[in-house]
Amino acid sequence: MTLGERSIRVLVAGAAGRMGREAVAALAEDGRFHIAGALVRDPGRAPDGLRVFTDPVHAVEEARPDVWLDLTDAESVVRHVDLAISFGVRPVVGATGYGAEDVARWQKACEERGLGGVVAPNFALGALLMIRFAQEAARFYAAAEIVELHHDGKKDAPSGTARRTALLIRDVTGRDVPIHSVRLPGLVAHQEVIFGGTGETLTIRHDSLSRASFMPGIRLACAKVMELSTLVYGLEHLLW
Ligand SMILES: NC(=O)C1=CN([C@@H]2O[C@H](COP(=O)(O)OP(=O)(O)OC[C@H]3O[C@@H](n4cnc5c(N)ncnc54)[C@H](OP(=O)(O)O)[C@@H]3O)[C@@H](O)[C@H]2O)C=CC1
Ligand SMILES: O=C(O)C1=N[C@H](C(=O)O)C[C@H](O)C1
Repeated sequence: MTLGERSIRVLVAGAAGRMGREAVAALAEDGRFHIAGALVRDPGRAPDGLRVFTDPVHAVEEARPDVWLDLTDAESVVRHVDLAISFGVRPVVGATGYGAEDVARWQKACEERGLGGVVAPNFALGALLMIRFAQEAARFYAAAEIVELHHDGKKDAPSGTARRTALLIRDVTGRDVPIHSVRLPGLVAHQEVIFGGTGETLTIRHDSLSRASFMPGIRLACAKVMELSTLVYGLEHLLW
């Protein structure tokens, strides 16, 4: 999707990270997008060939992005998204670790401005289906627990996906769901929702085996956000 004749200008915050580097490559090979800038902490680690910024205000003022794709971390994402919205730049929030109160504030601010936004705790199709199936199963079981397993470089726990899953199950059952976090080398991103019943269990599991699993969702969010006039929480709002 383009704004008239031109490409969608995306600012990638956290462009030097594991996700940022893959997102830059995935957007760059898609003609709908132009990477207007890369926000990094250390310019020496920025992907080649991009306009590099270390100050978020300069990034917004000079790169003039349509979309702020945030793939930083829990410490930075909240102030970045507040800033982007205040400048009228559409946020696509991939980073995790924010609170429910942050999402509520972003929704209100976007609503007031008629600005599109996407908060996506998980961009992988299978993860969205796992959450949906877990919500359905939750109606039939008295107890559930979540086990989320990630690579040992992940900074936040529990994961954004696990927190979102627990919230959506609570919407259905009114019950809180315990979350267990595992961090180990060799893992990428995995989650099990285990339901316990009478003499049986049901396990719904999703595995992201590589970060390629997140890239179609990132492209979808960066394109569709241009058509929105409110902020949606969960990529599923763009899929079903
Ligand atoms: N929604 C989804 O589907 C997915 C979400 N994620 C989330 O995305 C985020 C990034 O994950 P990942 O790539 O593995 O993490 P990394 O630590 O590899 O990357 C994060 C990058 O952001 C940079 N960064 C942090 N703060 C700033 C800032 N203020 N300005 C500029 N750069 C900054 C870091 O720099 P430095 O290294 O110098 O600190 C680092 O390069 C996490 O929150 C993770 O949970 C991850 C996978 C999928
Ligand atoms: O840090 C990661 O890797 C991931 N983070 C997201 C989360 O916190 O849920 C999404 C996915 O699990 C990968």
